[in-house]
Amino acid sequence: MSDRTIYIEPLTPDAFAPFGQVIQTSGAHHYPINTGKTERFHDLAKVELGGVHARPLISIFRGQPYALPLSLPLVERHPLGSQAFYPIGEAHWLVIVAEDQSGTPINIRAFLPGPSQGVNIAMNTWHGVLTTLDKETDFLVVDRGGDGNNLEEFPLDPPFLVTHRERGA
Ligand SMILES: NC(=O)N[C@@H](O)C(=O)O
Ligand code: NI
Repeated sequence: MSDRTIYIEPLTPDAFAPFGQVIQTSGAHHYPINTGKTERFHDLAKVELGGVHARPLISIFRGQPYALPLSLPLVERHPLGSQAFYPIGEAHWLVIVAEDQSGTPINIRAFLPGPSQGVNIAMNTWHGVLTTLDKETDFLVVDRGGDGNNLEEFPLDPPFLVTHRERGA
C-alpha cells in the first residue's frame, strides 16, 4: 500500500512513551488505602497545564464510532496542556499520534488500546481526535482549561488511511 497508509499496532507503554503515558494498573505503583478496602494505583500519568490561568478540566466525551479503514484528514495538538482519555466500560478505539518535525507531524502511528488501557497525550503532541470504533463510547477526559488558544490543527491532504495489516502480510 502507499506511504499514506498507517497500520494499527498494539498499545504498549514503551511504544507510546514518545507521545505520553499509557494509563493502566498493570505495572503501576499501588498500595492499599481506606483500611485495605481500596487499592490506589498511584500517579499513572503526568498532567501538564501550561499558559495563563491554567486549570485542569474533567469532562466526558461521548464518541460516535468510526469505521475501518479510517480516513484521517487531520491531526491536532494542544500546545498548552496534556489530554487524557480513559474509556468508561468496554471500548474498542484507536489512539493516533505523530512525531513533530519543525511544526509538521511525521511518522503518524495508530495504536489499539487493550482492555483497561487509557492514554495521557503529552502537551503539544500531534494526535487524531477521539476515535472510537464499533459503538458509541464514553471516555473520561482530563485536559487543560484557561486562557489562550489550546488547539492547533494540521490538515493531511490527501488524508491518510488507517487500517489493520493484512493477516500474514
Ligand atoms: N477538541 C477536543 O476537545 N477534542 C480533541 O482535542 C480530541 O483530541 O478529541
Ligand atoms: Ni485533542
